[in-house]
Amino acid sequence: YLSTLLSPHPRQCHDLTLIIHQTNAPPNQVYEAAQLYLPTIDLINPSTRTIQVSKTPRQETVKLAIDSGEQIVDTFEDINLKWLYVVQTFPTGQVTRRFELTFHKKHKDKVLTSYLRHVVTRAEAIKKEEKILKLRSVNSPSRVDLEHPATFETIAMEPDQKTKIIKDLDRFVRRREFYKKVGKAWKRGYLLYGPPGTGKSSLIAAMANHLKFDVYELELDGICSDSQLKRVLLSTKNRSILVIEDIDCTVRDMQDRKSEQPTFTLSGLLNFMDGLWSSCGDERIIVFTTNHKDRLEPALLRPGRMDVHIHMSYCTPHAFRVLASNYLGIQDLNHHGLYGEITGLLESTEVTPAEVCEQLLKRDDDVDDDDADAALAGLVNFLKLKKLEETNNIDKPETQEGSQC
Ligand SMILES: Nc1ncnc2c1ncn2[C@@H]1O[C@H](COP(=O)(O)OP(=O)(O)OP(=O)(O)O)[C@@H](O)[C@H]1O
Repeated sequence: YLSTLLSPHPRQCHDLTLIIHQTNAPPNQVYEAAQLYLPTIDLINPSTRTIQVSKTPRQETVKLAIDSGEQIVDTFEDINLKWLYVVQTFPTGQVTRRFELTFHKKHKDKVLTSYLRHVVTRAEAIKKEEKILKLRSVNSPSRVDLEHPATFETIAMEPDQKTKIIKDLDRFVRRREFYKKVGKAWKRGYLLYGPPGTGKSSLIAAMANHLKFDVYELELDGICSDSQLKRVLLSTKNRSILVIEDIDCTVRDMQDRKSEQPTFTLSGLLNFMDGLWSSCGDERIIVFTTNHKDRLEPALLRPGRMDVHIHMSYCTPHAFRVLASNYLGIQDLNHHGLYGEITGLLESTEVTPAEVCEQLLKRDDDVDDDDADAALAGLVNFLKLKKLEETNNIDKPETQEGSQC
């Protein structure tokens, strides 16, 4: 993908120009690396006339990019390098894009090896950081892991518990002055614990929708150093929820890696985050999730770190009412012939809301009364089978205990 030829633009005769075309299948990795790398160097020089500017609702600051026909200058060791971006539209409508990289011929070997490797490595680091921090925006519901964005109305849990969480969130956002007065970082930590499929991710989406906060998922696996962590955390914005999932697995992973990285522990990481946010973060919510609260060190559970502990339980009759309303449009279950039986089975069986949803989804989208009845009858059969399995102690790991990391 990389060819050397004489540029059509006037250059010194001792110059050499590399033409780096954009290709799609397969993509030209040098072109893609240049796209990520160039915005990290100074895009504006005395000869710059135009520059591309963009900002999505999620981005805190505007992003700058090189514009067609513009040239920017980079230096690497003792070499001056000029990058020109060229977009060409042909009469057929076809559009081609390329970078032209010009430098003194005497640096050919160094540029083709060290400099291009530097560009690609830097681009890979940028990509990795983007992956470490996955942004799920309340503005783009499709990226929230739900068919329709969860809200507190659609979350199936005990009404009291739901009211307490909403009150706690509302109190938190009202207390800017309080946090300032007592000299504490304006942040609150929540621990969501319970078996897989009880709605931990759905609750995070509901919290984000309620507060209109963005959600960042932090993948600790990819973090190798404090400076990398700092860069990643500083790229998150205020009024956001930072999610660290499966915290018990994370602790174990970190312990496994301890010999390689003796200074990087989970409590070290959390202290580091506290320090960072007490100096520059506002209105931050941190949510930790775990399937096994009992595996966490007591030090991690203390208030100030995990202020509110929320137990996400197996499906209760109250929770089932919400799901029946969401999925089948049934508002009043009291008079339904199967309600008593379903209640009894839910109280005596460990079944997750996710499993109940799956049963209720087995019917057509256009639910009429017969379909709703059939869905409830299907659920009763499912619950009976489950109860029988539990009684016979039949192991069903994927529906009960879930992944053991
Ligand atoms: N309490 C709930 N209220 C409403 N829907 C729920 C609830 N629990 C589970 N669901 C449904 O089941 C699906 C899976 O649940 P979810 O991913 O939120 O569970 P989880 O506890 O985060 O599981 P995991 O620990 O495996 O990530 C959701 O998309 C949602 O449709």
